[in-house]
This record gives sequence, C-alpha cells and structure tokens, in this order.
Amino acid sequence: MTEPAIRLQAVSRRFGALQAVRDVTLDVMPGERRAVLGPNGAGKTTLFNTICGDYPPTGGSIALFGTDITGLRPHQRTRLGIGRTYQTSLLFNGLTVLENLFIAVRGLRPGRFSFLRPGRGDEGVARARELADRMRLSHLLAAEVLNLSHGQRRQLEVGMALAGDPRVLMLDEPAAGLSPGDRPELLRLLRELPRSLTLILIEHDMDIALSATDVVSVMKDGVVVVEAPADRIEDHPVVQSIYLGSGH
Ligand SMILES: Nc1ncnc2c1ncn2[C@@H]1O[C@H](COP(=O)(O)OP(=O)(O)OP(=O)(O)O)[C@@H](O)[C@H]1O
Repeated sequence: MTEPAIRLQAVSRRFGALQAVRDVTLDVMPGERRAVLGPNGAGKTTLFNTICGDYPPTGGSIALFGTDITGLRPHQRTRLGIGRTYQTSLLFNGLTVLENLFIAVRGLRPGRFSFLRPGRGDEGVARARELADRMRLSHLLAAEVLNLSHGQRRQLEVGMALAGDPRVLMLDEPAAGLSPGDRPELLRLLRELPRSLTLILIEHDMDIALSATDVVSVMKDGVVVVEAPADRIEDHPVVQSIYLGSGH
C-alpha cells in the first residue's frame, strides 16, 4: 500500500491555554494537491508549523512517507523533503534574484553569503538559474529583490522553497497581496509543478485554492471540519456558513 506523503494523527498544538490545533487527523497522498482553508485564526498556519517543525505538536504524531518526524527539528525535516514558504517574505531585499536563489540552493544564511558569493561554473549557480527559469524569472536574474513586483517576489519565494528539491512543498498564502493581473501567472506556475511533488497550500483566495488543488480541508477553531474534493467544496453547507459574510 502506498504510504501517505504526510500523515497526521491526532495532531494538537497548544500555546499556553489556547488550543490552536486540536486532534487533526489527515492523510495527504503523494502527488496530491491539498488546500487548507478556513477563517482567520482557524489554526491553518499553526498546522503548517507543526508539519514543518517550527512549532512541533504538543500532541499526536506526524509521518513523512512513513517516517515518523514528530520530534525532528525544522532543518532535519527540510533534509527529509519538506519545503515551505511563509506568509511573511523571507527574501533578502538587497540581493539579486540569482543571489537569493543561490543562497537557497546552498542552504546558506545571509551572513555567510559574503564569503561564498557565486563564482562562474559553480554548480549552485546552474541550479539557481534553472529554478529562475522554472519560476519564469530568468529575465530578472540581476534584478535586486526590492525592485521586483509583488507577484515576482511570490514566484521567487516558491523557487527558493524548491531549492532543496522537496518532496512536499507547503505554501502559506501564495496569492496574498497579489494583484488580479498576477494571479493567473501564479496559478500557471502551481499547475506546472511536477506531479511527483506533493503540494499543500493555505489560501484565502478560493479561486486559486480550488483551481490549484484536488482536495480541500477546511479548518475552524483548530479542527478540520470538512474534507472534500475541490470541485465539491464551494456548495458544502459548512463552507457556506463559514465563508458567507466572513470577508474571504
Ligand atoms: N506563536 C504563537 N503564540 C501564541 N498564540 C499563537 C501563536 N501562533 C498562533 N497563535 C494563535 O493560534 C490561533 C491560530 O492561529 P493561526 O495563525 O494558526 O491561524 P490561521 O488560520 O493561520 O489564521 P490566518 O488566516 O489569520 O493566518 C490564533 O488564535 C493565534 O492567535
């Protein structure tokens, strides 16, 4: 039987008295595209953080392709194949697109970058260029990040999350703040990701979420209240009651 890419069993996360995620059990199969929806404060980012290890669960277990990763640190999970983006950009504004991708490829911290600037023929540079190409940013290799549009920054963030060749890619609100004109490009990029990659995304934009994914999990008050195919979610009574008038 195929192991799920991600298996959560009764995962919980507390912050003091606040139960941000409560007994979440779900499987995401290899190659699946999964959206996590829900109103503000539902626990979506906290659930992401339990999977990536930024805030490990306070209860339950997490497995990646059958390997228990519950107690691992974030960098160990990255090494085992989890890549992610954050709601808040982690790009280095004063550096170029190529330099940002190079840093991600080499797994560097910016402080060490000055010692290790990319040289010609460096394998890391070739890989950084390849990622730029996949993210349709090849024409902007020498552009400083602070001069990029919001949409281009989002594309770069996805490219950086792909640098470690993850098996599971987790995107936290990839469409947040994008202009309507930037959305089709993001959607195209998401759809072009190789099917070998498992994709999990948090998204408030229903159109993007439902167009880019196969299955949707809806969270409310730390609990997954609905799990359904993306083409059947909009009419679901629970979803309607959550989203009608919620401003999303
Ligand atoms: N580090 C933290 N310390 C304390 N409480 C936290 C922390 N992170 C999240 N929370 C709380 O956990 C709950 C869930 O927050 P979370 O950010 O996971 O929700 P969300 O569904 O991602 O919301 P949004 O859509 O607004 O990003 C909220 O009540 C939030 O205030």
